[in-house]
Amino acid sequence: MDPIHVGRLNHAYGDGELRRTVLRDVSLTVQAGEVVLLTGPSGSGKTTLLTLIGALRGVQDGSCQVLGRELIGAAEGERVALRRRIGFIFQNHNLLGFLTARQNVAMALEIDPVMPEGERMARAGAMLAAVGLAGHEERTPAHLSGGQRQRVSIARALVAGPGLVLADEPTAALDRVSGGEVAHLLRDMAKSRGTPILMVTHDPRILGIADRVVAMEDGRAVAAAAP
Ligand SMILES: Nc1ncnc2c1ncn2[C@@H]1O[C@H](COP(=O)(O)OP(=O)(O)OP(=O)(O)O)[C@@H](O)[C@H]1O
Repeated sequence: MDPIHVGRLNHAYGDGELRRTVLRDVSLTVQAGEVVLLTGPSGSGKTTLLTLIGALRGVQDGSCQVLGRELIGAAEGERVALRRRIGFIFQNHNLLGFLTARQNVAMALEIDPVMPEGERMARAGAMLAAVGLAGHEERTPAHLSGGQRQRVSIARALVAGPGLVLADEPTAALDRVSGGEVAHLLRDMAKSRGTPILMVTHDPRILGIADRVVAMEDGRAVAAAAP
């Protein structure tokens, strides 16, 4: 079973005269271990597609199968359960400012009610070392650079062993060098674990990390090309 299998998906915002279709007949498959980038102009529907696949928004029409679950008609409880199996990475990192890097990463392990606190902290520390942040575990986000904060986000997204990583413009706020480093790190970490990635990006500098690039235009997935 492919981790993502989207078939003839349509999506609209608003009602009546304000109704606006933003996804039209989108089909997309992401296979096990694949890194797929989603590109396209602003407003073409990339983030909407990512939030539907991430079970952050209800599916209206078509089929959206993620990690073996069909999301059309899924109850909120099922969507919550699915979200726990997905690692999310966002442009602005979404780390909690009053927690240390270690605590931010360890939070992603709270979904396991029987894991002792000490083990959560130890696993978070090991994951931070794996993303090159050994020695920075006790810093809060304000005391890390933008690239380091995104490394913490990567550690947080991967620490619980998700079946899938969804990333929305993870390098947009970074300069060229740290953006490239973060993109390659994410690819390498996911590849070594066999975790598929679907990443929305405007950043032409990181297209090289993709196994496949899907372009969106006006709500349609118009092309699938090798980078
Ligand atoms: N919650 C919402 N309510 C109404 N319209 C929305 C909502 N979210 C997005 N839209 C509209 O849907 C269209 C697609 O938005 P979406 O964010 O999916 O595009 P995008 O390709 O990710 O754009 P960007 O690259 O600028 O983030 C846009 O025209 C946007 O204004």
